[in-house]
Amino acid sequence: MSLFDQFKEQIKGQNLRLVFPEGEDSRVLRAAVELAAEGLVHPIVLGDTSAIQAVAKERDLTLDQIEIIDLALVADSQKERMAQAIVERRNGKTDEKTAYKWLKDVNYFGTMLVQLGDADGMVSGASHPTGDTVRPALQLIKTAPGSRRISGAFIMQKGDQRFVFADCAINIDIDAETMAQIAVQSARTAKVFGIDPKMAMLSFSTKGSAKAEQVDKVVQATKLAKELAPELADKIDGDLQFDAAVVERVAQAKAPDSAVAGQANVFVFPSLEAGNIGYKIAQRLGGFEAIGPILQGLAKPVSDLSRGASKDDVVKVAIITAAQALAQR
Ligand SMILES: CC(C)(COP(=O)(O)OP(=O)(O)OC[C@H]1O[C@@H](n2cnc3c(N)ncnc32)[C@H](O)[C@@H]1OP(=O)(O)O)[C@@H](O)C(=O)NCCC(=O)NCCS
Ligand SMILES: CC(=O)OP(=O)(O)O
Repeated sequence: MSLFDQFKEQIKGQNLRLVFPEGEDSRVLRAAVELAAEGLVHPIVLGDTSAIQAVAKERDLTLDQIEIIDLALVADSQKERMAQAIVERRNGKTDEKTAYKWLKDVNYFGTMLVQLGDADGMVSGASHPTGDTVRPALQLIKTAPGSRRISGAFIMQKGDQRFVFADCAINIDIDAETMAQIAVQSARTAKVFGIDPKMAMLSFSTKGSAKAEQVDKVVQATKLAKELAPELADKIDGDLQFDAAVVERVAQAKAPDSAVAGQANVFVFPSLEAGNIGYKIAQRLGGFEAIGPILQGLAKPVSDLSRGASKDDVVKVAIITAAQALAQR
């Protein structure tokens, strides 16, 4: 059974409520309708009833299988409850006026449904850039205990090859400590996807072949990651170049003593430039399917889509988000 079939089996019939803030986007609507028709999740779509009705009709779906919230029609009492909750959660950083303004934005509204427990998770970002999608979650849901920063990983797969790439989505300029945390978060993600993690801390240098402060950062991050997760210590290595990380012959030449080089399956990038460009090269030129970004380290599941996502990508990310929500129940 494929990994996705296993996730589907786990979430089916669990009535997991996922909010889809982008009800104006046809890919999102078709995905929400498909997920409801297959009984995988109970979608809460923010948008206009007639558009959703039209798509639901194509699948002979009645609207009690999909909840629709038209922001223009939300009762004042509900808005007040949500605005108060925002002010409380922000603890002096956001006033009531701003809270009401935020609630007009579908991503803030959807995030608050999750924060208040009215939804189990959120999937957005098909038509919003990452910053606008995840900022409400950073401000309102915040990080899970033990995580100082969130990060975004992709599962990259082609045939029976499956890798984790991170951080490809969130932290623009990372220090050694953040890179170490991303490695540990990514190891957890790898295990969820059936990968026994071997983590390469990537650089343009292998084992000190180049001297630069960017290399020192990766060496330090490798040391910190081993300290953060001693049980993974012999499965993390860096600084490694990508070829040394994946190609056995190159590993023999560049890092013959490494237990990870040549066999790495989790790639931790030293900056968002490298991570985001790297995953898109593997996807668009390498023919890998890119599943994600899967947000790591948030207290409740919120997933950001790439704006290049197809309807099927939305379905897959929703299935992962529902599985994360189920694991937290
Ligand atoms: C994620 C991102 C939007 C946050 O930026 P921002 O909103 O300017 O962040 P700010 O520094 O103003 O912080 C806003 C809040 O989020 C928190 N935050 C920011 N980055 C965080 C992170 N990685 N983990 C946890 N919390 C974070 C801050 O602590 C702050 O919380 P506070 O308001 O309670 O004090 C920004 O880092 C970004 O744009 N990243 C790149 C996204 C992108 O384009 N990726 C490529 C496509 S996927
Ligand atoms: C993850 C990512 O790169 O998202 P987008 O393509 O929407 O910028």
